[in-house]
Amino acid sequence: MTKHAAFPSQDVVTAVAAPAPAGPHFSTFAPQLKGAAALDCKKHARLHVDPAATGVAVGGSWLETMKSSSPRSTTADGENGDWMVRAHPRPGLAEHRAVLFSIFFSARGEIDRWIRGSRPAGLPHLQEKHPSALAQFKEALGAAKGMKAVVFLDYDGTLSPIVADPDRAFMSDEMRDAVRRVAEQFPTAIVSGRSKDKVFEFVKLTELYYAGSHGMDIEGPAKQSNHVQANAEAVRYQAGSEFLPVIEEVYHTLTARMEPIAGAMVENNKYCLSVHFRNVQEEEWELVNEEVRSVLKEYTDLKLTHGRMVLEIRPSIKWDKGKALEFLLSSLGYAGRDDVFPIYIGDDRTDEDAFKVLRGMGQGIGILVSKFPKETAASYSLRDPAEVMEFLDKLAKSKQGDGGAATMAI
Ligand SMILES: O=P(O)(O)OC[C@H]1O[C@H](O[C@H]2O[C@H](CO)[C@@H](O)[C@H](O)[C@H]2O)[C@H](O)[C@@H](O)[C@@H]1O
Repeated sequence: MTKHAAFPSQDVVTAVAAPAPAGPHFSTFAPQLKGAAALDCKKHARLHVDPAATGVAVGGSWLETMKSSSPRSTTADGENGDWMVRAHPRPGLAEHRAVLFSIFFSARGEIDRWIRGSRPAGLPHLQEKHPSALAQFKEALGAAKGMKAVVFLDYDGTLSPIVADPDRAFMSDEMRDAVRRVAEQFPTAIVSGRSKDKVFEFVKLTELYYAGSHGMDIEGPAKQSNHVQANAEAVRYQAGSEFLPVIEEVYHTLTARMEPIAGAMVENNKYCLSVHFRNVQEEEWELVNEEVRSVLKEYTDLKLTHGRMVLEIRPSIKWDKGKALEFLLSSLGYAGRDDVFPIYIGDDRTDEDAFKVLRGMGQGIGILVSKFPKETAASYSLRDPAEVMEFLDKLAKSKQGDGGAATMAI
């Protein structure tokens, strides 16, 4: 195996190069190639790589995966524009291959459905439409009428635009007001890869639940609200606290290893770490990967996933944003009830765990924030944080009755 093969070489292919049409966003999705490439067993034994979270592996190289994971830069005003265009100014072999895969499999899906009148086996949700949750607001929330809504919001790329400096990913006051208005109507949680305290510093709303470190550190709400009784204790849960010392240790080691690489940065998210390479020269991405892997070789109970221009290191425990969603629903007394309608909005691969939980429940909706087609378990889409804000504004106006019933009136 070459030194590029740090990630499973091609577990999933994503249509990275097909631009989203205006209006309803996603029409067809690229396929999941089950078993197309097995993990290198030796390496897998040493370092857990979560295929579900690694996502875009076009063409088999982790480097290509990294290249297609997110925009590198932002526009002057800090808002991420059409990052599809910036991420792929000149399509290379991998991008062409992705387009061909996309065309081939979408054609295959159409033919298959035409012949059999059904969705191709093994390709769940990939051929479905993922319309705009704004354009189809009534359809999206029609099933929620009379049900109790609960709102889950990712932070980076959902409430705040993607920016070059992770410490400056501020949300606007308008967005904060929109979230506040939603939280007045429905129980609302922020579910983020950031540490709970860090994401709270950005959001600053005490009436919310916070699930930081990819859901491993949950707390809230600090302030009484329509949905929390005066005498109710705040929810608190930590998954994987036994890993805190090891995470701290790896943080220091990685910080030292990244020091000579211009632009590399390690963010301590308490229960997990983020190694950012957005500001690293592309020629040095491989070095970032090698350094991270060489450190993690010593830590068999940590796993490596990746997000938008970031490598993420977390404990190998079965806890993720989906588990956090289930935990919070249960804390609200909503577990197993069929009159509950969770709404989860997120832009990242880690949000897919929550989208999958909603699919499994058969209740609520997952909304992917993205300007271009991606393989996703979400059912609807929004293009960017500006659209998220518009959606939240509409959502806040859709409550029926009062007294904490928080049912929808679509
Ligand atoms: O779950 P999230 O709230 O979406 O957090 C995921 C990661 O978000 C942050 O990184 C991303 O946003 C940065 C600021 O826009 C950007 O510079 C970076 O390239 C993105 O990956 C955060 O810094 C990470 O720790 C989170 O894991």
